[in-house]
Amino acid sequence: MSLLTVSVEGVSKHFGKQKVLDKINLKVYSGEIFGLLGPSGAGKTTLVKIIAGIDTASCGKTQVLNVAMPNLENLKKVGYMAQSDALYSELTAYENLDFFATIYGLKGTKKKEKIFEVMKLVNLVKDITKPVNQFSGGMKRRLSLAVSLLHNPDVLILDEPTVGIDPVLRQAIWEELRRISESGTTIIVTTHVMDEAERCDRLALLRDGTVIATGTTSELKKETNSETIEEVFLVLGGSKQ
Ligand SMILES: Nc1ncnc2c1ncn2[C@@H]1O[C@H](COP(=O)(O)OP(=O)(O)OP(=O)(O)O)[C@@H](O)[C@H]1O
Repeated sequence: MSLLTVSVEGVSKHFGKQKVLDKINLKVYSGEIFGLLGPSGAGKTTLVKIIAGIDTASCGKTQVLNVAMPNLENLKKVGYMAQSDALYSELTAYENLDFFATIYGLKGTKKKEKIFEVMKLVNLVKDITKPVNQFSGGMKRRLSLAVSLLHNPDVLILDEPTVGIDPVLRQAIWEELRRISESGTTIIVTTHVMDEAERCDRLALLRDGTVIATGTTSELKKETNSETIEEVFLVLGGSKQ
């Protein structure tokens, strides 16, 4: 039996009068790739920010690795890739990675090796000395992904990691995510792309701040007598993507 890595219990979030998340319950186990699938505005980003400990819920309980979030110590164990790239555009890719690696406590040869390892993964080694302001949107996404992988986090949270990335590289990144999860890292990924949802071990379908279903893709298809995840969404009353 896998260990419970992330537990979300009765989490709600309000922005002023708007209720963005409404009593969310989720459990994610170690080594899973867990997908949060939902249309734009469903609350995916808000939820992953709360799980990552960079935002707080209005009520409810969120635990990561048995510790209530937000928690400073846990930030070292959690990798988070935001939807908008948090990069220093005037610095080169290498300088960006060097900066974040230093924050994570990497030093010397180990740091250098790790930087090249993650850059290889996202296929950016030849661009390593380019300033980020000369990068395309897809290249920035890949560099952000590389940053989130620098410190071998126990839990990796990725908010729409493959937006703007071409299909060949998208495939390579998903293969890499699978390899990372097989090494024991728990991955939570938000997406509104159906074929990406199919690659997750389990999914939660979000609509208007509520979880409308949770399960493996085959469970969800079986329960709703559907052929595809898109159909599952339609049967359950989610809006078409
Ligand atoms: N800081 C904020 N202040 C006010 N409203 C916000 C804030 N952040 C998010 N919202 C609102 O919360 C709702 C959910 O947003 P969220 O970004 O979590 O959705 P999402 O499912 O990630 O959408 P997308 O796929 O477009 O990124 C939206 O209506 C959004 O306008």
